[in-house]
Amino acid sequence: MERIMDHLAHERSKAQFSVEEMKIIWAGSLHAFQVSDRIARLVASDPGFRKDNRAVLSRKELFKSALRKAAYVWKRINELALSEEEASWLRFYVDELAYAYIHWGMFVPAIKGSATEEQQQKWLPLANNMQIIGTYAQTELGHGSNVRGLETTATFDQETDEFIIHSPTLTSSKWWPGGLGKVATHAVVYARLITDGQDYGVHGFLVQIRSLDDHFPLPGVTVGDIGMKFGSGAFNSIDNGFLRFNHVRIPRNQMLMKVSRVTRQGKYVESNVPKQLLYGAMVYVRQIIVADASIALSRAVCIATRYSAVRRQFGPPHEDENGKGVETQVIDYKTQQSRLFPLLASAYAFRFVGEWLKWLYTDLIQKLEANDFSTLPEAHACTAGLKSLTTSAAADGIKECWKLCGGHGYLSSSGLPELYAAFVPACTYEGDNIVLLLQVSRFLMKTISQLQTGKKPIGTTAYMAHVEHLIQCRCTVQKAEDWLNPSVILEAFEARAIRLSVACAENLTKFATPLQGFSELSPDLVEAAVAHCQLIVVSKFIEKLQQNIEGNGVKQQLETLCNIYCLNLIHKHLGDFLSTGSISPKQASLASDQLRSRYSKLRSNVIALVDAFNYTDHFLGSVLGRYDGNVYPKLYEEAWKDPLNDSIVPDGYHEYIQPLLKQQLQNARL
Ligand SMILES: CC/C=C\C/C=C\C/C=C\C/C=C\C/C=C\C/C=C\CCC(=O)SCCNC(=O)CCNC(=O)[C@H](O)C(C)(C)COP(=O)(O)OP(=O)(O)OC[C@H]1O[C@@H](n2cnc3c(N)ncnc32)[C@H](O)[C@@H]1OP(=O)(O)O
Ligand SMILES: Cc1cc2nc3c(=O)[nH]c(=O)nc-3n(C[C@H](O)[C@H](O)[C@H](O)COP(=O)(O)OP(=O)(O)OC[C@H]3O[C@@H](n4cnc5c(N)ncnc54)[C@H](O)[C@@H]3O)c2cc1C
Repeated sequence: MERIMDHLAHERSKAQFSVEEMKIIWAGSLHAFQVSDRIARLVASDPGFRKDNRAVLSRKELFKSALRKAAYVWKRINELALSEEEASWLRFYVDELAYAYIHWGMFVPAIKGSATEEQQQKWLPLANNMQIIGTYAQTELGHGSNVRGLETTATFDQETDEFIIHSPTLTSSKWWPGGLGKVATHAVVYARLITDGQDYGVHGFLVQIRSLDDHFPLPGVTVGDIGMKFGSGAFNSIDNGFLRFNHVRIPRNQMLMKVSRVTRQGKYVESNVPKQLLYGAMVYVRQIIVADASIALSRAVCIATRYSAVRRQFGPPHEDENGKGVETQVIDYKTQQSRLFPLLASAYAFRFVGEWLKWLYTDLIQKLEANDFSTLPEAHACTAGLKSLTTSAAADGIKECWKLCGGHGYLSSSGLPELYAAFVPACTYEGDNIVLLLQVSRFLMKTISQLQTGKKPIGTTAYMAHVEHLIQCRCTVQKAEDWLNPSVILEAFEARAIRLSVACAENLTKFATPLQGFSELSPDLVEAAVAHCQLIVVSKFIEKLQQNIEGNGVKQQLETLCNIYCLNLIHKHLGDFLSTGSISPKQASLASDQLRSRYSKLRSNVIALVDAFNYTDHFLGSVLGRYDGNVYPKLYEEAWKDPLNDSIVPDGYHEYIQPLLKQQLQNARL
């Protein structure tokens, strides 16, 4: 036991940089680090937030436990008079999916984004004080991605000055909204607005669905839970629900009227605000999900890295620091490094691109407030594309981390199966990842077509202004070290991205209609969108390194991580880089050489690099990822805690095992 604990201490002593300074870089600022650290410890030390029994709870127990925690969170927020920032950290570290995620994450933002000032003054205080609990009811049984295809209707009745909300078909039943099944009292419902016999398309409406007195559904409302979801624990603590309306009436002023409104006379009036602002809550949540992807991936990487340093398999026997013969740490296998270190680099890359995206979103909101809508298309493309890229990579990465831990990774107590089950739906919710990439490609094709009109591309598409150069430039790498030059890397990624996009744009012209072209070429368009989004991540990582980064050795580690992130992408997408002529086969081989050498450079720092995430053992929820590395005794201890080990002879023995054994024995004797 002693020796295992020593392993991680020895690993930590090898670090070539200041972990404390890296913690601040990871958190984003000294202030963010201090607040999150304080709240993480507060949660970890409070038995009310225990979560180590989730895997063995039944659905009903799990759901009730999530309700209890959500109520306790609210109590602690008020008792401690936490600020909004502290309260968010508290919800985050409690790490239990419940209705509060949708209430704070979607219901409140939808009201802020789509309601008029007057409507906000009425509804926000109620929501902020939890006098009402809200959900975001957009998706239906028949349509999720195709929002324009939603079927729920909101028909204006001029006589009573009300909207009649109705579910005309089974497929129009709302399906999936979190917190809807058993908890929410109110919902922002997306429905087709019909007035004067005309259908004006999908709009948002604030609808009360349950009584605030006895919690029963209001007349005309049918509501329930949609059933168990993938994995034990994970999303089963939350009541994703269904909802049907039978001519439910709401006052006219409960239509969210920032984008457009209906007058007392039933006239539909558009404002000067673009209709896409109706989708504003989705843009908001997509940028949060990018930050969430870096957190989910970094959790998995932290577990897999620490365990890989503890775990030993095969020889040649090495001598440990006490001169004893020991097997090889699995982290020293090059195959383990080539699977794990790019994931560590990706966690950092996603962290920084998430930070930038938050800035982009804040900037968008400031502009929108000043009636400047010019950056909305880019913000939509960036949030959609980066949400897609980072969640797909993080979900795959978590699964890889589980395999990197061998058999023990499959144990619930490793924390990895539940982390995977809880994160993988991020590839679907808030927009299916492929559908979102197609939105990015649409934006890219539009940008390319506008180049011919002389319109200057801005922001993340600014590189397209250099299309002539990027289409014909040749990569200058001659030796492996040349791949450490950020401008060489950047140009290779820009060349690959623009060449894929331009090829799509050219091929699109060969079809009878753009619609036909988009449909036939959609796999190529998705690849072009991925290349563009990877370029954004690469360029934001490089930009981060150009900032003033303090702390002993911190910048050097980040440079190595950045190199690994970029070179591994080249390695994985070699087909793209070679087929577009962005690099040559010889340069690809030099990139692989350089990548291998970066792994060796990073090796002694990896434990410290995952320590810099500053995750408590409570938050990690993993025996394999424990800070002290004391894995085996704790695994043994956890095994004993399983309910099956409550009795020596299992339930069912007398009914099913004993008679069987007896019968077989008798048969044998006959
Ligand atoms: C402490 C806790 C607090 C908070 C936590 C908050 C959140 C959770 C964060 C982390 C996760 C942790 C736990 C998760 C828990 C729960 C899950 C959370 C949320 C899930 C909720 C949902 O899933 S809600 C439902 C989401 N649904 C979708 O995303 C549907 C996807 N489909 C669409 O978006 C659209 O239909 C479409 C874009 C695919 C197509 O739309 P449409 O046909 O109308 O459009 P067009 O293609 O014709 O485009 C018209 C033009 O509009 C542009 N456009 C489209 N969308 C937008 C937009 N959003 N913004 C701006 N512009 C947009 C489009 O590009 C077109 O432009 P053109 O110039 O080309 O004409
Ligand atoms: C855990 C979870 C929580 C959720 N929470 C909420 C919530 O709170 N509120 C809410 O309103 N919704 C919620 N949703 C619903 C979610 O937003 C939708 O599931 C999501 O938008 C995808 O839509 P869909 O299910 O209709 O998939 P579909 O669109 O049916 O996708 C099925 C397949 O078709 C493909 N496809 C679809 N359209 C195209 C296209 N145009 N081109 C190419 N391929 C296409 C997709 O790539 C996918 O492979 C939640 C979903 C989950 C899983």
